[in-house]
Amino acid sequence: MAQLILIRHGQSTWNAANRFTGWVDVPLDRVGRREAIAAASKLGEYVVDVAFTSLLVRAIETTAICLTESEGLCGGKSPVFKHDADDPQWHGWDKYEGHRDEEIPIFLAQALDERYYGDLQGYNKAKMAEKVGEEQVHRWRRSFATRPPGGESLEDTARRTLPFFRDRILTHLREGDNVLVSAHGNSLRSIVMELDDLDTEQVPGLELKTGVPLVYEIDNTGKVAGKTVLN
Ligand SMILES: O=C(O)[C@@H](CO)OP(=O)(O)O
Repeated sequence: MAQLILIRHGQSTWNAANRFTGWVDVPLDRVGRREAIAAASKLGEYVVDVAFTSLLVRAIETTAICLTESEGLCGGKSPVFKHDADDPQWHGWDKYEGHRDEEIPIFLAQALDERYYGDLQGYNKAKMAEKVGEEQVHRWRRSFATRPPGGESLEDTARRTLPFFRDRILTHLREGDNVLVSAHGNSLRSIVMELDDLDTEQVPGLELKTGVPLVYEIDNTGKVAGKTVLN
């Protein structure tokens, strides 16, 4: 049995300002950093072998805080962000002294980025609701198939998150590796929808809190055998 820890990043500056965020790359605020530190302490009894994060800084910060503030999460190993050495920007970065089996690799994946909010990005959610109505804003935010103007529906987001989840993350879990995944409200909702076997009627009711880890027990066939929410 392997453990899959999913964590939505801590509160960002735009969560606090109630603005549609999507791909806008805002950092955690002070509350968010505290939430990530609290999550790290709740994860003290867990040990991971590998981690995945989106490319957005709020998820990267949350990953770094969890892996460095938790007593045991790295099991004494050193967390290292694994940039793509084939990318000219990063060419040669991976030549350094030290044993790779003494590291927790952290893979950065665009597939885990937040759902793209298109033309809504930057707008205040409450002001938008005054303009177009609560129901419309709720449909844009929580329905499975409705696209916000110029953006991705949850269904579109799932088309990139789920293949990545099945190919890259589940493969580790089937082999018995414990995995940490730090990502976003909606990119994680698409993954939780699959893990919890939710249908399109149920998914609008699924809310993930910032900085609250979900721990899944995954068997060697890739099936979910248990779930704990570390509130
Ligand atoms: O603004 C966003 O990108 C997301 C996550 O914070 O918000 P919502 O809860 O509206 O999907």
